[in-house]
Amino acid sequence: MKIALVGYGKMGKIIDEIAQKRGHEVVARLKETPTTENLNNPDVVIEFSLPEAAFNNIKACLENKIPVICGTTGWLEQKEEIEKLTVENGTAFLYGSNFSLGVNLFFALNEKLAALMKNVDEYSCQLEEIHHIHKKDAPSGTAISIAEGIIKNNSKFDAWKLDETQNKQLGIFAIREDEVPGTHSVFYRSEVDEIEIKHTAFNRNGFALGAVVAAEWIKDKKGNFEMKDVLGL
Ligand SMILES: NC(=O)C1=CN([C@@H]2O[C@H](COP(=O)(O)OP(=O)(O)OC[C@H]3O[C@@H](n4cnc5c(N)ncnc54)[C@H](OP(=O)(O)O)[C@@H]3O)[C@@H](O)[C@H]2O)C=CC1
Ligand SMILES: O=C(O)C1=N[C@H](C(=O)O)C[C@H](O)C1
Repeated sequence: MKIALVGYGKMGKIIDEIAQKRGHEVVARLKETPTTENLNNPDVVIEFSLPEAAFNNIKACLENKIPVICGTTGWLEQKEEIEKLTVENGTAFLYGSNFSLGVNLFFALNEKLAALMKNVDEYSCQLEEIHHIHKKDAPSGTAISIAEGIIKNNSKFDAWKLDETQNKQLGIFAIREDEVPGTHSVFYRSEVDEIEIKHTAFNRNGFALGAVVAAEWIKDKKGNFEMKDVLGL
């Protein structure tokens, strides 16, 4: 199929390589707002740009009735507006904070553990994410998804807070270090022990492969979706 890449940085370049290896034609590699012309008539757009650029990028694609796979994080306050645009334009949209199979399995494990812990008062809970020094947003979109999974399944928590744990607010501690691709941990600590669940990305290949698989899946769909719809989780 024909894929247009919107955002051509660390992720865009790896997605380009994997998409071509899977037999797709990459028809655009954009570092600017997409238009009818520069998109070059793709079947699907894969968008990995910047928090401040994502909304306009996605909006332009949806208004051209082109399905979008979005991996850009740090823009979610505008997501509802995008989901309305998807329906108005009769096309498809899928946002994933993290497209790797491993993290999506981690999301499911995290929710089950959160539900188990809701009746156990001996343990406190906090999250930690570690990323490379170039990352523009904090906390990571993945960490926000993990926190939302805990809040949904454990009524001890009703919100998350960056770098601080307070009452019913779950603390997400963000660390920026070297070229770390992405490490996420959930800690449950008591006075006598600690339970940790952890996902460590060794490189960006898992993210990129997941995004291309999602693009293959969404091609003839209509509506708003999540990566768990693609993976059947
Ligand atoms: N969902 C997931 O699985 C993953 C999500 N991410 C997220 O993806 C995003 C991108 O990450 P990464 O590739 O590392 O970031 P980079 O900074 O490496 O790449 C961003 C790219 O966007 C380009 N850009 C800048 N402005 C615009 C614009 N207005 N329209 C289109 N493109 C533009 C940049 O161009 P220029 O170089 O000229 O600035 C650059 O090519 C981040 O939000 C990150 O959190 C990352 C990994 C996995
Ligand atoms: O910026 C990154 O690199 C990553 N960002 C995503 C996020 O914000 O969760 C996904 C992954 O952790 C890598």
